[in-house]
Amino acid sequence: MKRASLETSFPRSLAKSATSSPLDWSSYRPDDTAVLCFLRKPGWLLLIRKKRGLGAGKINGPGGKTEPGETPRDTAIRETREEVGLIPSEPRHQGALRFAFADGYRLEVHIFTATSWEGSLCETDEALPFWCPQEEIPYTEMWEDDILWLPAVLEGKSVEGEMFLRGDSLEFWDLRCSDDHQVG
Ligand SMILES: Nc1[nH]c(=O)nc2c1ncn2[C@H]1C[C@H](O)[C@@H](COP(=O)(O)OP(=O)(O)OP(=O)(O)O)O1
Repeated sequence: MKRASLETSFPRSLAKSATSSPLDWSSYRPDDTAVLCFLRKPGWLLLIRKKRGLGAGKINGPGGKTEPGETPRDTAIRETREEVGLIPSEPRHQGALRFAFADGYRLEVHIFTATSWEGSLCETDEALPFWCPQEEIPYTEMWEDDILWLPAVLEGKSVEGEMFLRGDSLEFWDLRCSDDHQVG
């Protein structure tokens, strides 16, 4: 696999936190697998204000946990339809992030983007969707980690990494990215 060096992929300050990791990631096993699916049209990104579940109140992409028998891509399509009424065509996998929370919960999140879809955009019990100019992404209302990796995804890169959160605070991260969409 071709992988761009960290220095060219992420500014050094974003690639890795200064703190040492609070856990041994080699034995990491997620409790749940989830997805995020960012729909894109030129200059715009579909975001949601999440109404319930993990991260309720925050802004994020549509997404949620994988159900038994689903691939992450299946989940991306189902969750996007359930949350905002749009069915992405051929969502593109752009990596996976391994989250560990201080309470012990571990969630692996696969990242997808899509540039075409069917259906009609609608608000649901789970999400209030809105098109956001790509230059005005409201990172201060999102998970703290998003500003580290979402810009690389929007540049078309694939990302992988490990992140430790205490509540809403990101305490440790280690991120890599590549240009060839084969990470994760
Ligand atoms: N640190 C983080 N940064 C981020 O960008 N998204 C995160 C995150 N931690 C969790 N998420 C997102 C990813 C995924 O889409 C979502 C999982 O949330 P949910 O628990 O709401 O899943 P579901 O929609 O399946 O809900 P339930 O049916 O209530 O279990 O949270």
